[in-house]
Amino acid sequence: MSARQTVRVELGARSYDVMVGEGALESAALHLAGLCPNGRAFLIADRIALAHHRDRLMATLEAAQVRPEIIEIEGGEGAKNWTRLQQVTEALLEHNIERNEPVIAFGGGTIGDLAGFAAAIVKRGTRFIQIPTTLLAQVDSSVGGKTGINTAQGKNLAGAFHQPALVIADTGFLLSLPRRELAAGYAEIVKAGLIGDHALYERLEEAGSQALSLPYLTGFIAASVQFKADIVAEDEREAGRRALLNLGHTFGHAFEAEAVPGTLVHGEAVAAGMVLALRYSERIGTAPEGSAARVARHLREAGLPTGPRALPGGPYSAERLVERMDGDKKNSGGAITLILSRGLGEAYIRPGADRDDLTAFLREELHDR
Ligand SMILES: O=C(O)C(=O)C[C@@H](O)[C@H](O)[C@H](O)COP(=O)(O)O
Repeated sequence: MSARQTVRVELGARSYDVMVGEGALESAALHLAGLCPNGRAFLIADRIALAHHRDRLMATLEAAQVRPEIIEIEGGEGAKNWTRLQQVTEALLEHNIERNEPVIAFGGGTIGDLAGFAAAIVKRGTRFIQIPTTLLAQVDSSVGGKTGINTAQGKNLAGAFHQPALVIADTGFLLSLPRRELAAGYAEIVKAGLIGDHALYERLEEAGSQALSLPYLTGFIAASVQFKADIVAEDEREAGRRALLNLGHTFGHAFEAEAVPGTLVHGEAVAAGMVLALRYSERIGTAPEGSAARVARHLREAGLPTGPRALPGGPYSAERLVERMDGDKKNSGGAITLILSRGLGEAYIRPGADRDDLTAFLREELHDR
């Protein structure tokens, strides 16, 4: 397990590197210099992450001879709204950003989603760099170019595909993360194993609670990023296979949309969503009995909630959750599309879910167990 690894996302002329490991930030200075031809960059930074890591970040930008214009914002789902998008976009325009000058997202997934969306629309697209500081952002949201904000109707319902030119996933940033944030990010690593990498899933189980320690994490982050990079290279705009990366998200996004604001974090919703997807797969006979219980055990070991009744932000109603799922981006022909499982390491796309059965299932999961 090496300390630093680089994963390449192959997208022809828009290919880019994801640099993973401790010290990735410092080692990216030359690369950053090349992406800032005017010696200027626009740093959209999470206030707390910046307070923790300002010295390191500024030293690297200085080494790259890049002068940052800093736009500080509060991270969290509350950042992903129209008002913040307008503020950030107008701030970039007030600085008269040019298209080859990068917007740099520094923070968790919500900052990356917001900053990436602003970069996608300002002057119809400027260069974009991700420096994710949370596990969830390093392992998942900073890679693949999905950007966006939430709307009153639900999660991520306005956005654009806008690939970064570089992702710097420095695992040193993870040392300052609260345990809850770390666990939330871990859910997305488990997701990669469950979708299509059985060997990775088994390694995670073997590592047990050690999986969240830094020496293990670097390898697991790189493995999940590689898994995602291969899917994105094959299906950048989610015309098919990329939808598998949504395992746990159809349920998870519905919980997030219904939760009391500020109480539920994305990775927790995804963890519970994955267990539900497995349980539903067992119910309709595609996944072997016991799959959901096995995954729930592992997720619990990492400190994640796995049942909808234990999920913060409730109580939840089956009918309201299904209404939220009606608005999911994967749906077609007016029917809900789910990402389900044939067993650990084999997810599949199931269009046309039976709405009544889904409601009955959720009612049972929420009340009767
Ligand atoms: O990159 C993808 O594709 C994913 O679906 C990864 C998800 O883990 C991520 O949360 C993504 O932002 C969700 O996308 P959405 O299309 O369901 O909004």
